[in-house]
Amino acid sequence: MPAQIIDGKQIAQQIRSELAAEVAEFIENNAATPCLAAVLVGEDPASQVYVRNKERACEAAGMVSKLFRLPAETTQDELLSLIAKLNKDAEVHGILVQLPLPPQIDSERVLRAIHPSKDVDAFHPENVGLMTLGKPRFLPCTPHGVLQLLKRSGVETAGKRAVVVGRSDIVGKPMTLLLAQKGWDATVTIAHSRTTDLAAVCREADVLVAAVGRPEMITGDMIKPGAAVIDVGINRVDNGTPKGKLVGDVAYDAAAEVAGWITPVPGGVGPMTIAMLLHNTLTAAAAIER
Ligand SMILES: Nc1nc(=O)c2c([nH]1)NC[C@@H]1CN(c3ccc(C(=O)N[C@@H](CCC(=O)O)C(=O)O)cc3)C=[N+]21
Repeated sequence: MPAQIIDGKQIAQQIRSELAAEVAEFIENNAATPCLAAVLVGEDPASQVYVRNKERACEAAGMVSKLFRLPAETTQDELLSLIAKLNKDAEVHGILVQLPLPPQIDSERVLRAIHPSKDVDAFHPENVGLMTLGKPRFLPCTPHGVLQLLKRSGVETAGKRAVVVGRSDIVGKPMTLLLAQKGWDATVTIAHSRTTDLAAVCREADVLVAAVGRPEMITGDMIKPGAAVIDVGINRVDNGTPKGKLVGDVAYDAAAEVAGWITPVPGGVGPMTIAMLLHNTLTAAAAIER
């Protein structure tokens, strides 16, 4: 039996409509509208698309979105002073600085400058720490999106083996911790580029999360029959067309013949990341306006 396709676009839409109702209620009960400030430095085409999608999603949910576009030559001090201004701005509830930043800017320094109560990406060390302790203020958007995909598709994680491939600060590390936490209760392995016999490790997974950024590196033979396969990768590969083609970290067609559930790329985890960003913006607004 072929895998059940987990439709991230549809699940994200469902979450966004739930959020829109909560936003409307928030606006009725408070003299404020949830507001996200997005900061984009430079002209990277993919970043422009993502930021525009975030803005549109905000507005569709009834929130305010403010975009700050800075030139690629922006200095670190200029960016830090914009962040200081947004930290103080009572109308702004969430701040997102789109990554990657140009090379003259120290990203770590910038992410630490965002006030933790407005850090809707949950990248600030204080928010990473709170999440690690199981007392999150915000959950990081992509791992949270993955958990929602699993839950809303009826994939059981409790007592199951999960393997996360990739150890990034943004996806792999938090994903591993969250899957192991109370409520999700998986037994989790974190695999990476130095893992010996990655295929054998992956084949143990009832839930396999691929977050490495290598096109189609997870092949069909690496998947346990019936597993839930969540593909976080978004890789643009050359297919002869000017725009190229988006593929995940999973070789989709072969994986779909073995897996029990699978997320497509596009239309899987990507749209969920944006939905969870809106969720965090509403949470930030509720905490600040209270
Ligand atoms: N501070 C910060 N926070 C982020 O959350 C952040 C970031 N920087 N920098 C870049 C990455 C990437 N990211 C995506 C969000 C949505 C889609 C998405 O909606 N993708 C669509 C397709 C989009 C397309 O066609 O290119 C999909 O998968 O269906 C993709 C990627 C957020 N990021």
